[in-house]
Amino acid sequence: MLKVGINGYGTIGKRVADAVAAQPDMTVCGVAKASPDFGADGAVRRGYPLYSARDDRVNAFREAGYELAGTSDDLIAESEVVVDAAPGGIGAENLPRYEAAGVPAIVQGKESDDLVETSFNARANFEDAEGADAVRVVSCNTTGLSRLVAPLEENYGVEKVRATLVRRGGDPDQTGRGPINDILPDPIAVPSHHGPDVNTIFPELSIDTMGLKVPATLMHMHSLNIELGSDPSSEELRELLGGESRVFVVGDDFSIDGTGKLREFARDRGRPRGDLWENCVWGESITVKDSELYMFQAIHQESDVIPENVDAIRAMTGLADKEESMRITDEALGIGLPESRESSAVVSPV
Ligand SMILES: NC(=O)C1=CN([C@@H]2O[C@H](COP(=O)(O)OP(=O)(O)OC[C@H]3O[C@@H](n4cnc5c(N)ncnc54)[C@H](O)[C@@H]3O)[C@@H](O)[C@H]2O)C=CC1
Ligand SMILES: O=C(OP(=O)(O)O)[C@H](O)COP(=O)(O)O
Repeated sequence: MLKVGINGYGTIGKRVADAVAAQPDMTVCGVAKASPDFGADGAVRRGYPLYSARDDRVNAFREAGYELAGTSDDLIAESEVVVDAAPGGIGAENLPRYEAAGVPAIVQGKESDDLVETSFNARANFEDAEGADAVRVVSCNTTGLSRLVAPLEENYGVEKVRATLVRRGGDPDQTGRGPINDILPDPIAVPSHHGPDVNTIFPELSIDTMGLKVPATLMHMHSLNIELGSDPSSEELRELLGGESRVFVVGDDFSIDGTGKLREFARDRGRPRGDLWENCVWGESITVKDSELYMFQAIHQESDVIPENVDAIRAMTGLADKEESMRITDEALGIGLPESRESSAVVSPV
């Protein structure tokens, strides 16, 4: 069992820890947090050894009654791979520490691509991370876009992507974020950082993105126009995307009209924290006219990068190749949602 340490146990870190714990070939050897808040309580309840992310916070944990396994230096020494899910910018500060300890490390979307050997999306470029010591899992929005571009590029070629990203203002627990009553072009400058970020995965792709922020916390929403290299039918496109394990084509018969119902659907399915690891594409929106694809997809920012972190661990350590890794990850987490009620498996009531 590969020993994985999680440095930074917030929105992303706690989900990565649970996903690693669910895999048959890896185990969580500890998690590091900066504050002794409810998240620390959750880690202890799940049985993860708890470390203080910062030396100057050790007393704060002790005073709050937590028994620490050590500081993040101890966690790094204990780990065969570290997933760094600290706030943006801190991963960059931590990378030299992982390198000095000789421990391969994964950082998250806010860190710069220049700091790592490769940016990563399992569907698109798993092989680039094989044997690497420092890898960056791209942000939630970039993950969602990369998962779409990969099959389109393979099957039809992509001439140009134009994406408008309606971004959630903050995660549900980020009480200080906004806007509260506004719609912000964010960033105002065009293109937004998302297009160049997708180019860290697809260097040759022609893509322009525009971003907005809205008073919502549940998910992001993408409005997409993609010029293809050939002219498939809308039905063919729908079938292609339906065949992707990390794309959920939302069928018409579910009557899901927005992100609120999507998250409720996930909770009804018994998904942990109501997570949706898949891109959620409205089947009815998939429209091809004169080689141009139009569609809407929602992205659950808190969870779509989680399976990607698990696959990055396998790529870096050689635990499995792409197909095998994605299959194991999907199976362990229960990824893959049927498009329609007819194809849903019959399950006993929870
Ligand atoms: N929340 C989101 O929607 C997404 C976030 N990301 C990326 O994931 C990374 C982490 O983001 P979140 O999980 O949202 O942040 P968060 O603020 O929810 O969690 C950060 C965690 O790091 C801990 N921490 C603080 N200082 C630390 C230090 N010096 N060393 C280690 N840990 C420290 C905090 O105690 C907290 O547990 C960022 O790069 C972000 O861009 C990527 C995709 C989506
Ligand atoms: O990386 C993200 O979004 P982004 O791709 O829109 O920058 C995550 O949703 C977190 O970003 P944020 O917390 O700065 O909004």
